[in-house]
Amino acid sequence: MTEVFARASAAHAANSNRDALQVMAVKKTFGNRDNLTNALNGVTFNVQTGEFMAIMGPSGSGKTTLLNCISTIDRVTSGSIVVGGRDITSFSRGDLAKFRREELGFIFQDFNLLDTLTGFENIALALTIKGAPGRQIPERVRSMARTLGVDGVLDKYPYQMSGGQKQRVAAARAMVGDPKLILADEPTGALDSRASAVMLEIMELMNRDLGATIIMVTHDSFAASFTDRVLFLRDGELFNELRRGDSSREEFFARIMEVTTFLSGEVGHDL
Ligand SMILES: Nc1ncnc2c1ncn2[C@@H]1O[C@H](COP(=O)(O)OP(=O)(O)OP(=O)(O)O)[C@@H](O)[C@H]1O
Repeated sequence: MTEVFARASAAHAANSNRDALQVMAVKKTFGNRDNLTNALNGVTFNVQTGEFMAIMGPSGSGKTTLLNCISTIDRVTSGSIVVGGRDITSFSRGDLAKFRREELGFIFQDFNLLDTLTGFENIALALTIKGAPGRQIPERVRSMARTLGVDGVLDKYPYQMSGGQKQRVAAARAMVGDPKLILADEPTGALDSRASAVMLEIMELMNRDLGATIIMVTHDSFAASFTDRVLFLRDGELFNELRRGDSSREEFFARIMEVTTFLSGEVGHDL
């Protein structure tokens, strides 16, 4: 990306107030002088409130690093990341913990439900950690469970649930605190094709019906075709961006495949 384009994007990013997220000129370097890796090399983009976005790119292109910088697990080397109008790169340690607790939701590959807690308790935990008033918790948990169709398994433990029910309980846990941003790292990576389709339908529902803003890192063009927009990273830089627009999911899938096939050809293996 040229510097002029980067500056123009950064200016646009700074001006838009419908954005859930603004990533501006972010660089992330690992290692020391003798052994430097530029994992992110000046990445700029915005995500609008209510958008469902995928990040793709070859292995080592910086996808997880980008997600980790947004979730504040990693500190950026330079640049800024604005969530809900506040630059999270300048937060103190205490602010960061509060930010992660209150404004982010996470969807993990293996759901990360706690085996010793019931469905109800797993979902409620997200609200307890956030410090929600105790008397509100049961109704909020039940309401989110109804929306995701798992109100029938609230008394069950994870081992008593089907894979799809576990996915839905995990989605309810991510959504119940009403986060500004949901981050998902390879949410379908460990799933067979049927379970992947269920997971993607749940994420579509979270986005379309509940208004969640979702950023998903994926290697899977099929998964990416459920989103509104795909950003492609290569060597820590934005390489391409595809918007779904009015095209069908199938058409969008075909366009995504063109880019991933090109990138796979460059790196000599599948993304
Ligand atoms: N903690 C670290 N220390 C040193 N280098 C790191 C560290 N984390 C990531 N890197 C390097 O940064 C680059 C980007 O890594 P990252 O994990 O973000 O890639 P990715 O696109 O998510 O890859 P994959 O698709 O294989 O998960 C890689 O070259 C990686 O080796």
